[in-house]
Amino acid sequence: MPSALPAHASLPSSVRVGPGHGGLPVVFVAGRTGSAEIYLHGAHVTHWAPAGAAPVIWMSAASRYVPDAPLRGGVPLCFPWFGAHDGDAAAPAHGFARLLDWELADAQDDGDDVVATFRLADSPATRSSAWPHRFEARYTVTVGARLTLALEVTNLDPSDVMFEEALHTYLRVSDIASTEVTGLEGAPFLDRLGGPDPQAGEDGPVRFAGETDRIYLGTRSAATVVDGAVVDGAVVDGGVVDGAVGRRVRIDKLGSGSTVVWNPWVDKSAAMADFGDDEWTTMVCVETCNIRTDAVRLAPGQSHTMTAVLGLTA
Ligand SMILES: O=P(O)(O)OC[C@H]1O[C@H](O)[C@H](O)[C@@H](O)[C@@H]1O
Repeated sequence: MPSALPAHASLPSSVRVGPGHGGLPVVFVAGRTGSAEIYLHGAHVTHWAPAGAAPVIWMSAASRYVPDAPLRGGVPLCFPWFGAHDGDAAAPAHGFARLLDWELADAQDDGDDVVATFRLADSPATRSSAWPHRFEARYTVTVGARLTLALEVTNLDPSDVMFEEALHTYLRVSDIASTEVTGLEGAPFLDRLGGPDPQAGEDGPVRFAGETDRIYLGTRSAATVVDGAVVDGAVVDGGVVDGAVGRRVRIDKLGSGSTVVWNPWVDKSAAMADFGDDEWTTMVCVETCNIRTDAVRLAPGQSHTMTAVLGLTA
C-alpha cells in the first residue's frame, strides 16, 4: 500500500479508499453529479460517469491489475516520454508515471464536484531511469457532470528539462465503425503506421476503417467523439440520441499542443495480451498530449499544466 493516504477522517463522505482489482488501492468517488474510480497505481482513472449517464471511459476486461504493468483502458498518464524512449530501447513504453504508485494528496468536495489530487515526485527509481531529473507532478481529477484532468509538472532540477506527456483517454463507443472524431479537420498528422513525413490534414472528421494511430500536431482546440455518427454508411443528423448511440463526448483542453487518435483494430488487438480480441469495436482513444515537436521545456523551478475536460454534449 502507498505510504501517504490522507487520514481517513479528512476524506469527505463522497470519497472512499479501498482495494480494487488485484487488491490495488483505488479512490472511489461517488459525487452528486458524477462518479469515478482512480487507481493509485499510475493515478489511473478507470471509470467516470456523469450521474444518470452510462460510463464514458472504456476499460478492457482483459486488463492486468498488477504493480509492474500498466492498466489497459481508462486514462493512462504517459510521462515523461510517449511511446518507446528515443535513446533507451529497454525503457518502458509511455514513461514511468503509469507504472508507479502516486500518493493521494487531497480529496475534497467543491460544490457539486469532488476534487482529488495525486502527487508523484522523483525517487531513486526515477533518478536511475532514462529521465533522471528532479520533479514534482500533481494530478488533479475533478469529478462531476464533467471530468477535468489537470497534470502539473514542476522542474526541480538546476537546469532546463524536456518531457513528453499524454492523458491517454480511452472512450467507450457503441461501434467504432459508426464513430467519428470532429475538431481535427485540416490538421496535419504523423501517421505512426506510415513514414516519418507529416500527412496533409483531411477535410472531414476522422472515421475508422482499419488500424489508426495518428499524432495531430499543433492541435489546441476541442475534439468531439460522435458515437453513432455513421449508420449503414449514411451520416445521421447529429440530433439523434438513443442511449449510447448518437452520444457526443467533447474533449476540451488547455496547455496541450498535440492529439493522438488510436484504434488498434483486429491484428494489433489480437497481439496484445491485455486486450480482448474483439474489444477494439467498442473503444477509441483521443489523447490530450504534448509530444514530439510539442514536448515541454521547463526552466528550473518552472511549472507547466496540461488539462483535459471531458463532457457529454447534445
Ligand atoms: O500498449 P501501450 O503501450 O499502452 O500503447 C497503446 C498505444 O498508445 C498510443 O495510442 C500510441 O500512439 C500507440 O502506438 C500505442 O499502441
